[in-house]
Amino acid sequence: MPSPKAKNPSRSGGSPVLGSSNGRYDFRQGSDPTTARLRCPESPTRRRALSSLLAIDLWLSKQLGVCACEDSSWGSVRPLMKLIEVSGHGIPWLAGTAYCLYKSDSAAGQEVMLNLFMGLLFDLVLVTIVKAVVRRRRPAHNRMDMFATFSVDRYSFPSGHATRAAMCGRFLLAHLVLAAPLRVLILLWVGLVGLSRVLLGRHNVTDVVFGFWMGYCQYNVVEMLWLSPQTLVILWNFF
Ligand SMILES: CC(C)=CCC/C(C)=C/COP(=O)(O)O
Repeated sequence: MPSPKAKNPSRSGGSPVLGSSNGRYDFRQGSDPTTARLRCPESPTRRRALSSLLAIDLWLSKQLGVCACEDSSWGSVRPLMKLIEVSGHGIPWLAGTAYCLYKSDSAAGQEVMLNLFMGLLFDLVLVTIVKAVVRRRRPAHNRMDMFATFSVDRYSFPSGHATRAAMCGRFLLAHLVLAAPLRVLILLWVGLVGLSRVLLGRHNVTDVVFGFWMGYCQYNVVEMLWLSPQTLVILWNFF
């Protein structure tokens, strides 16, 4: 059983996922720093179950990382995945929402855009905090060539793209009057953003799944703390 303190064999040229040097996947605990930190010493059964789940997560994520670089098995799809990555990036969403807020000539439109903008800021702050606390490394096969990242974006859990896509997807479906095909397109975009994170090798599957759940819950908070026009006037006068 490899000691959790031993250098992670996967970093020393062993199997890119779980450390065995002969390419077989070693599903024993301790192969991933997250496993070592999340270990529950008082419950060997829970510890084994958690380690197995994390080991399967690492293995599945490695299998799905088919666009991690140009010479990967699906390397030709990488440019499309990178385009989807940009569509879920924080900067285009913040800039686009700010532009719509500025151009909006109705109080209702300004109210919706301002609440979306505040939701995007809330998402950024929350993801930054969780990443800084969990400090899970990105998959070993990830090639970190994302544009405009924060220092915490070297960490993998949760996927900021997944939280943003889930939150914005819910927001658009709830606040925009859209024909059914457009609603389906939004749901498709949310799924593709999450899938692209794993295909590009940016994240493990659990990073994205938790990110979707977190973004879904973030929207509930946006609704609970919805800024009404009256609140906006008070805030505007205050500032
Ligand atoms: C610089 C701004 C405004 C946002 C950072 C967007 C970003 C790079 C998030 C990381 O997303 P993943 O955690 O899915 O890789």
